[in-house]
Amino acid sequence: MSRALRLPQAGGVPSRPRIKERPVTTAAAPFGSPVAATAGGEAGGASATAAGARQVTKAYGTGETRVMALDQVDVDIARGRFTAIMGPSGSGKSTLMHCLAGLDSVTSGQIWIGDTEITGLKDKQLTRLRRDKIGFIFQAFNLLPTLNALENITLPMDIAGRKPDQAWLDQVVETVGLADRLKHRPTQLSGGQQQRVAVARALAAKPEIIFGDEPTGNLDSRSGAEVLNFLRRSVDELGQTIVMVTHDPVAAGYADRVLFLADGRIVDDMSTPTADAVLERMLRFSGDSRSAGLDSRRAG
Ligand SMILES: Nc1ncnc2c1ncn2[C@@H]1O[C@H](COP(=O)(O)OP(=O)(O)OP(=O)(O)O)[C@@H](O)[C@H]1O
Repeated sequence: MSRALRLPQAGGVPSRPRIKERPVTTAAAPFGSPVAATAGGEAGGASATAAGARQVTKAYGTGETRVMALDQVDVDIARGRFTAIMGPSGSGKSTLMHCLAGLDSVTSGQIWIGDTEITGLKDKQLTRLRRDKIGFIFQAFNLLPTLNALENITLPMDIAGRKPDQAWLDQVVETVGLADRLKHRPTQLSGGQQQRVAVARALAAKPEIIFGDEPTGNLDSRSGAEVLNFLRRSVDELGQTIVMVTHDPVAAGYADRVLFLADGRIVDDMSTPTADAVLERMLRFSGDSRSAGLDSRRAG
């Protein structure tokens, strides 16, 4: 995983399409009950919060080697929005994402996906919830080389024995610009196209939320921009909720909101970020740690 802080490149910052305002509740609500407000127009009265953490602590190790990877984190992830998580290496970004996605357990506190508290679920229930409600996009595209693009996109639903919603699938394929590449195998696609297949695979099952772990980390800046544009469109046009861990201020500039972590805590929260504003904030972390005589970038 690249640790480098990437600088915005000339012309690399998108002119972001203006986001349709959705009446969402972003204030932290007491999570004993998930946020009761509903997003306007959402069918079925889905809560405005797609995921949330309350007083979440995650410790690794014991005694002198104990590390507090997350230290009493409270956060709500608004539905239908694109949230980026940033912070120095070792600040807890991946741990927060893994705990929110139910890939890792918490030491204390509560995690919610939609209206379901996942802390305390049994393994089997958690596996089912991850399968049904969560999409993942990783730095490595994780496509099966023997399957074509369409088969890769529908694979998770095939495994779950679910029939894809054809109209939705067509819309997703159209949104990520893959309509003329569906019969291609991964080796016949560029890195950017492969990651778009992975994005379509995550979107196809209509998950409650998609988590991306440096989804553009392996791509050149042009392919990265392509993928980020598709993530942006999936939020604006398909109403998807996305949480993305990134080291890249340009990538974070595509989000609606950036959460900054340091030493396992959320230390800043930026709305409608620009790459320059994110970069400036990230550089302050280096300044902070230098002036404190510490290196907050622990070896990862
Ligand atoms: N399995 C583990 N065992 C012990 N310590 C761990 C483990 N996973 C993470 N940590 C520690 O928890 C802290 C947070 O790690 P995490 O990977 O969440 O940070 P990060 O911000 O994602 O880092 P990076 O940007 O380098 O990927 C670090 O100090 C790390 O060394």
